Amino acid sequence: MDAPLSPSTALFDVFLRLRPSASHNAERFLDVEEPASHEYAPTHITIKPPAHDTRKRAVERFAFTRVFEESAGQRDLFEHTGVLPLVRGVLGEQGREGRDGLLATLGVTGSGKSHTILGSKTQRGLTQMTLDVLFRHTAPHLVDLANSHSVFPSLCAADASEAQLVPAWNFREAIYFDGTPSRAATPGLESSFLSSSRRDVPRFSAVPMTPSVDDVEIDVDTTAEYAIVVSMYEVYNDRIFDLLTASGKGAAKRRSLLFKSTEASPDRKVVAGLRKVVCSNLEEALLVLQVGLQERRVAGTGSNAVSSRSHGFFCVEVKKRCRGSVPGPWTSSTLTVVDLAGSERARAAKTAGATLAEAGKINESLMYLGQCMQMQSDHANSTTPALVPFRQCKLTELLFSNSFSAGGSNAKAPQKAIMIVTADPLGDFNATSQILRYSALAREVTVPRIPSTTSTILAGVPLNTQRPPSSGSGRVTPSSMLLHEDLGNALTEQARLREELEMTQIMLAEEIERRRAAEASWRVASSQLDEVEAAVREEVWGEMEARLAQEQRRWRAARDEEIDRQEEHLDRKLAILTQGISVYEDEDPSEEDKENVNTDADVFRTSSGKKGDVQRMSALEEENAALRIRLEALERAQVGSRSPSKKMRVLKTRKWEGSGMGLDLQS
Ligand SMILES: Nc1ncnc2c1ncn2[C@@H]1O[C@H](COP(=O)(O)OP(=O)(O)OP(=O)(O)O)[C@@H](O)[C@H]1O
Repeated sequence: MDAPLSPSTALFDVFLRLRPSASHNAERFLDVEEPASHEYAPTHITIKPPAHDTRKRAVERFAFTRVFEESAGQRDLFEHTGVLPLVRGVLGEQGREGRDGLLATLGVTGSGKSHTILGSKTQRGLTQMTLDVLFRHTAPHLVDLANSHSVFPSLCAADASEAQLVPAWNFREAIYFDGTPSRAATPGLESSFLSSSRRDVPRFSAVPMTPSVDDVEIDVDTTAEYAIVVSMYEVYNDRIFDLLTASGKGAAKRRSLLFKSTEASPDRKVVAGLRKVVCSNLEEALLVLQVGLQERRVAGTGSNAVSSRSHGFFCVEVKKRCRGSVPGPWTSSTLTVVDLAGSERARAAKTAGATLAEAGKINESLMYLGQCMQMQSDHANSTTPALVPFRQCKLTELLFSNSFSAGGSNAKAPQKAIMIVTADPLGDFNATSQILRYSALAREVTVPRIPSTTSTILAGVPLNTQRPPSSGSGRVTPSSMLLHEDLGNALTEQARLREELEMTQIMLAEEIERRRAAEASWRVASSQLDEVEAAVREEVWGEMEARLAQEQRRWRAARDEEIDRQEEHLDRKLAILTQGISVYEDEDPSEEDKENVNTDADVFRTSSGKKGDVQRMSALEEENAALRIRLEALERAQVGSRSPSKKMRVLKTRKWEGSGMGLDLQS
């Protein structure tokens, strides 16, 4: 291995890889500059428009962390792009939690992204080499799922992404053995799993094993035990789909997943609900990778898309915990490998038959990615934090959301990222230059913008002039040279503006479509809201009426009860009174009584009895008068009442009065 990479403060290290071109007739538009004396490898390139390009752009110069020329092999990239430090970071230092890592490729369709990151039929890519190194070094420290009943449940419990974990043997058996596993099947791993694609998954023996990385050494935390969990998903049309869950041609429509904070992961967003496979060796991990890639192809065909129309994510999650009789809690760090969709120029996309929306989505997401990378790289050395606008689309959200430390004492170290830009120096000049502008460390671009360019265009200077204008004498004057330079810049600017216009038109068409859809759903929602409101009003009104009626009934019952109590009391009084009167108004004394009336004893009793009677009579009269007053008061209170029961009571009272039942004792 040669010189180590210079330490970078930027979140992304951006490398450029040039592919050997298949076309030998095309004109080369990209040149690699000789490295400066203090540099080990080239870092700058220049591009110049091909001679046949009528738009005449100026020469542009771009800087990268390092440039790999056509002769660079897969192993060169593995060694010199910083993949190994990324793996070390994920494994974590002794006794410490690891950090997340990201490895991505970006480039025009056919420029060699997949070749670099996933390899070809004869050569391994960076992903396979990374897995090889990872499993070879962690093998003695990996947990043994087959012989420990507690490990798998503890891994499931520690997963913060609501994932469905599957041991690799279940996964493998479902693929190769027609869904009849010999061990206990994992719930949810149905026999029809990936039925459409399993026949096409290559056996391990068919997977290329070169270049070898057997000589590569990395340090592993020997005080810890590890588990390696693999998952795969893709971002298609700004939505996330699991690649390890069946979709096949005959399968039900794929359900998209959410990228969100979960209960177990409130500070960091995760793709929730993925299927994840716990792998114990390289063979198992490569099998999962192949199945995911196959699924990406099958799903792509099913949705009228090809592989390069989605961004593929392969995640290697390294779970780590302290060894011991009572093991520590699991921590988790993820190495994410991203095979980005190929960018295409709008016109090319249209002629290739891709839908406008699809091409627009890819270009849009790559443009946002470029913006984020530039903004982050511009602020890498500044003291002010970079406000990277990563929420603009799902791709940048996935790539950048967890890139910045959330702060706090338990905060995880921010992830490190490597971007490998691939380009064909004899390929499509316009598409490649666009990608280079997005991805290169932009401050290294040398051709300055001329402020007067736009005004030059607006002033109507003929833009197809190729020869520098000359003075009357036929000699080229300094001012005409300047004008010629301006024209060159104007042409560059015009071409750039045209490209931007194309992009803006695509985005505008999409925005209009999105707005129409939003307005339609808003109208539906609005009418639904009206219906719900009317239903709620109706319900509340009915409930209120019922309660009012109930309240009225309760009040009437209480009032009637009170009146009844009063009347009962009155009746009792009247009964007592009537009794008294009937005793003393005995109009038909017996003969025997008459005879005894003149005896002395009787004289005394009669005279003393009459005295007592007079007193009782006057007491009763007083009480009678008081009762009469109360009765009148009650009657007055009842006057307002119209209910038949009240009328009846009034009549009853009058009947009492009319009957002369002792109420009017004077008469
Ligand atoms: N550096 C290289 N050396 C040899 N062959 C290469 C190299 N780069 C790319 N190729 C070959 O070029 C072809 C296209 O490359 P690849 O599929 O990697 O492109 P891509 O950028 O991933 O395209 P897409 O965006 O459409 O997926 C493949 O056959 C691949 O093997």
